[in-house]
Amino acid sequence: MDAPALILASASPRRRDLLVRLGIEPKAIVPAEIDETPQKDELPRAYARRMAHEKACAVDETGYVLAGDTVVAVGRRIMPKGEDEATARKCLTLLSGRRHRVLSAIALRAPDGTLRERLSESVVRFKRLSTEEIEHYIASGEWHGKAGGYAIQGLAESLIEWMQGSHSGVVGLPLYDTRILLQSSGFRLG
Ligand SMILES: Cc1cn([C@H]2C[C@H](O)[C@@H](COP(=O)(O)OP(=O)(O)OP(=O)(O)O)O2)c(=O)[nH]c1=O
Repeated sequence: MDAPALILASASPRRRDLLVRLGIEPKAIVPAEIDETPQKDELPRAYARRMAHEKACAVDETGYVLAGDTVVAVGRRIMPKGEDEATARKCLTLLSGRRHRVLSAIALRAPDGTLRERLSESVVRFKRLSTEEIEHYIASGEWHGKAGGYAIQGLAESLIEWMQGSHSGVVGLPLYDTRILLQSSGFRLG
């Protein structure tokens, strides 16, 4: 019997690469087009879950549809994505020398329409960053499109003193949770 098809509802090449580490090559990559504006007073966990859920539902495909959403949070505050240098600089200035949370929600829609979700939560602490370190990081461009204006999988890891949780979750697809989600939805892993 053929393995069931898995559609990855994400434009993130990191999510695809992480999925491949589970031995799964998505049959198709179909990024979900949704409004990613947080609601008024929406808390980071609720926001990440809602985004993953909406992305999984927005894709009009049959088979298993997997979506994810990664949010960097300082307390109750949702940090923006690194859209431009000024935003990334603001994020790094705020994250400097303090702990923050990285929430990675995943949602899986099974062929029968059942939707299951999981949330991975990690804590990351940057060293106290000097202006030079921030500017050097900004010049790398690695912050572009990344939640909280940094990417742990690149240069930023050398500025991170400590982390607790799921490294793959911070990068965008928590592998432990993804495996559990796929198994509990009846997806046959190799
Ligand atoms: C914190 C952090 C985030 N990120 C990335 C993961 C996500 O791709 C991105 C957060 O934005 P997301 O909205 O989660 O994902 P996306 O817009 O890249 O893709 P899609 O919505 O189509 O699935 O930030 C890293 O790559 N490294 C990190 O260390």
